[in-house]
Amino acid sequence: MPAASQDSFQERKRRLRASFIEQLPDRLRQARALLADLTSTGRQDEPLTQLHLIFHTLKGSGASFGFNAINASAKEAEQMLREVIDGDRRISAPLLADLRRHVQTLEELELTVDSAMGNDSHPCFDLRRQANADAELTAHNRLIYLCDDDPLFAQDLSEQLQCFGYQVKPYHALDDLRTAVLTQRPAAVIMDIIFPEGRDAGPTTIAELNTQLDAPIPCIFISQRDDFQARLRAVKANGRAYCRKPVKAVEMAELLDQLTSRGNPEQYHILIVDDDPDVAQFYAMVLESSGMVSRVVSEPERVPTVLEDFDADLVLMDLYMPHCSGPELARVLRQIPGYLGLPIIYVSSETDAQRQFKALEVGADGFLTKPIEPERLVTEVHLRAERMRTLRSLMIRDSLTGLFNHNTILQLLKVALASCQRSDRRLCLAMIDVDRFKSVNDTHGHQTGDQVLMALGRTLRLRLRESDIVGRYGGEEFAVIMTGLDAEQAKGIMDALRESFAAVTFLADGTEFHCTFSGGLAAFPEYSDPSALIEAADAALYRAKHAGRNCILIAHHQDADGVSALTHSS
Ligand SMILES: Nc1nc2c(ncn2[C@@H]2O[C@H](COP(=O)(O)OP(=O)(O)OP(=O)(O)O)[C@@H](O)[C@H]2O)c(=O)[nH]1
Repeated sequence: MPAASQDSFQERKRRLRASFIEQLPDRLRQARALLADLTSTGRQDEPLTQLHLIFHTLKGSGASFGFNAINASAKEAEQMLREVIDGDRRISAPLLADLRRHVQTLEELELTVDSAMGNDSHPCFDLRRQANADAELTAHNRLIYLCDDDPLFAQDLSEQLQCFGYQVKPYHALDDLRTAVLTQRPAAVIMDIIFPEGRDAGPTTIAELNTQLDAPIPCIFISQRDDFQARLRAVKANGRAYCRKPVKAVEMAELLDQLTSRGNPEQYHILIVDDDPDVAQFYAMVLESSGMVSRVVSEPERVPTVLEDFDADLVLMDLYMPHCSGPELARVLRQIPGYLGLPIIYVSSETDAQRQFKALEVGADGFLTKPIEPERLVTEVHLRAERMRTLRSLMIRDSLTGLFNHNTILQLLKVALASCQRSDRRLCLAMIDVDRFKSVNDTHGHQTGDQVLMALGRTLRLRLRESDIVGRYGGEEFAVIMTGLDAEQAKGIMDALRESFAAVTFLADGTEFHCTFSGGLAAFPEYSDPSALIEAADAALYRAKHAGRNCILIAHHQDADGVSALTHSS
């Protein structure tokens, strides 16, 4: 962790601990008042529940902020109250005396907590550092070395990868590669497995090289071999991917994109629900210091509204909260269709397995028991959020291109349009379609056709802004949603993309060919609902095809007659 952020982490943590200490007298006063209300006769549900909540919070926060004596005393008192609440809810005179003793102990501890301020032993850490290591090394460097003992293959694949923006240097001798890596470190190496030096010479060379480098070199292995031993050798040499030959340039480019990713690793969004704002802020701080984005909510009733804006990968939830418990909130969320699969993890000092199990029954996904070390919190949250992203991605993305699928793009169009209507912003929808794609399939085969679609998907994804939404609408048709631009500006962007795509040289069976696409654009506010936008963009695309293809046309209401005339004359 850089010194500056480490300082601010410690500083923020110090402030949260201070806030906990500041609130301690108030909490204990409340506990005293509740104890005074309690008598040893009759059932007293409300004060019992409130008192239990206070001890429970003191137990959890005490542990989180490293005040072990507070945690221990509150824990005992909480346990006593738990037994009463689970039993006949009548409190005996000796028990009442015990609870008073605990409050007194806590009051005495309150006077000493200041000196405990320095006893925080939670380690500082930064998981981002590892995740960013390769990205940092490669941020300005798209140089790739490709090593294969077949010089023609190496030359050919290198040239194809140039089309995807990589500077690829081919090598066919292991010694030459070794010297090159030690002289100038590339962003990644693509390495064959079998060489004249041996059946595993590729991974052996990379493993040796890694021992001489500060950080292992990101490596993709390629081979005709598909046996377990070859794959194992590749993994042991820190291989990040393994591709069977024949290698497709587009797929290799995708892997290189992932390996040499220039952007930040995707940040997970975590919603923290805890009625104790200090504890919630503490978790937020821990998660943020490891590169996640968090949002804190103290009132459970606000959670559904906050989730509408904050696209959470996971909800971290307190178990005991006044008015609405964690399990009740989990149940509410599970009854909202969009949140059926949203991971919910409780964080609580509840250690009773039976009660944990009951809380999980309502559809939550896990339980983290307080006190939780920051490093463990980050690891647990990271793992679950990552899994959620993977599952969600399978549901919403097209498997060939990795772009949003048809249903998702329709959904996203609705959401983007509603947001632009609210904020009075412009929106453009472009429908684009590969020209004469049938003949690509007929001439070069379906697999080559797939490569063209993948290449177009990749061009759209990498060349458009992060805020633009790109999807595969179906077959060889793609949809792009751009906000904050008028139709002319969007046409300028799509035209530039169209020209770069036309310049890509595809190779199939030794034959080179090029592809183009046509596009239709429709803009909000001229078209003001999703189906009108789609229909108009589609009609403009149709006109573009009839106008000779390889062009982008903008839809206007006055064109409607022209479009229908074309439709009828075709
Ligand atoms: N390889 C491949 N082909 C696909 C896929 N989806 C649709 N196609 C093919 O795309 C072709 C589309 O052909 P047409 O609709 O006749 O249009 P076109 O040949 O592109 O001609 P224009 O659109 O008029 O320029 C059909 O042959 C489909 O089989 C896919 O996922 N992969």
